Amino acid sequence: MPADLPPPGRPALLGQNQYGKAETRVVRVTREGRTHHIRDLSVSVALSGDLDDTHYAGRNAAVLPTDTAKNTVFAFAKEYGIDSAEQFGILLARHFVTATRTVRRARVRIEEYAWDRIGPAAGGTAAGEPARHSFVRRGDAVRTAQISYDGDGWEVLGGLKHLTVLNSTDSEFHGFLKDRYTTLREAYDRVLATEISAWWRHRGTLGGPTPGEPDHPAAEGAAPDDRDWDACWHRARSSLLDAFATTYSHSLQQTLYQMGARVLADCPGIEEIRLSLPNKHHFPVDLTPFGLTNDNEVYFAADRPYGLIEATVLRPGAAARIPADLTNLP
Ligand SMILES: O=c1[nH]c(=O)c2[nH]c(=O)[nH]c2[nH]1
Repeated sequence: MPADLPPPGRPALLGQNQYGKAETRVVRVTREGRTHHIRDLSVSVALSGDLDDTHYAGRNAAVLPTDTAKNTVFAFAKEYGIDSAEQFGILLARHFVTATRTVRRARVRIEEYAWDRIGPAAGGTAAGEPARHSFVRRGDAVRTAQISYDGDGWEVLGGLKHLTVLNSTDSEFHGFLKDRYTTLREAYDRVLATEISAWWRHRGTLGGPTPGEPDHPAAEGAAPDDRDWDACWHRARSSLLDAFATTYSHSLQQTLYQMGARVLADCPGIEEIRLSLPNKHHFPVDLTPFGLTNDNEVYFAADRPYGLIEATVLRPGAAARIPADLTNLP
C-alpha cells in the first residue's frame, strides 16, 4: 500500500504521531548522612513507532501505556539516580527504544529546577553554614511593596512572593483529626515545601508621623538601619529562610508561626506579618510493584490540589491591618 494512502475502508490518512506522558514531576533526594542533595525535574516522554493500529482500529497491542512511561521515570530515578538531565534523558530514551518492540523513536524533554542550599549565599542561616537539607529554589522570587498615604500618615507594607523552599527532612505530620473521609497516612519524615508569599507592615500608623522622621515610633530603640528599606527587606527574607530551615516541623502551620515570629524578632520596625504558604506536596512514590524500595528518595511533586496555610503573626499590642486576601494575589 502506498505510504500516502489510508488503509482500505479508512477515510483519512494518519500523519506524524507521538504519544507519552508529559511533565512527570520527579524529585530525587540523595542522602549522605544528614547532608542531602536534590534534583528536581519535569520529564516529558514522547514515543513514536508502529502505532497505526491504535489510531485506525483502536487495537492497543502496540501501545506501551503513558502510565508506564511515568512509572519508568520514577523507577529510573531510584535505580540510576539523576546525575544530570542529559544523562537521565539518555537512559530513558535508550530504554524505551531498546526494550519496547513497537517503539522506534523516543524523545525525552526535561526541565530542571535548580535549588540552592539555604545559607550565606542564598540568605538565611544565622550559623553561616549552608544548610544540609534545606533548599531555596533559584530564580523567580519577587519583592513587593504597598504604600498608602492619606495626607496625614503612612502605611508601608513590604513583602515577597514566589520564594520557594524545601526541607528534605525534619518534617512530620501526625496526630491529626480523623473522620470517615480521612485517608492521609501519618508522616514521620516527609518533605516540606512551600512557595512563600508574605506581607509585613512597618511600624507607623495612618495619621501618625512619617516613617523615617525622628519622632516616628520606630526611631526609638530601633536598629539604625530600621528604615533602610533594602536592609530591612533583606533581613526579613533571610529571617524567613532561616526560620524555615531551622524549625523542626510538626505541621506547616507551626513552621508558619515560627517564620512570622522570627521576622518580628529580627526586624524591630515590623509590627505584623501575614504569610500565605501553599503546601507543595511531595508524595513518596510506591516503587514496590517494580521490586524497588523507596527510602524517601523518589518523590512525585504534585502541583494541585495543595493545602493552603495562611496566618497573621503580630507583635503583642499591634493591630492586625494586613488584609487576609492580600497575600495570595497573583
Ligand atoms: O502541615 C500540614 N498541615 C495540614 O493541615 C495538613 N493537612 C494535610 O493533609 N497535610 C498537612 N500538612
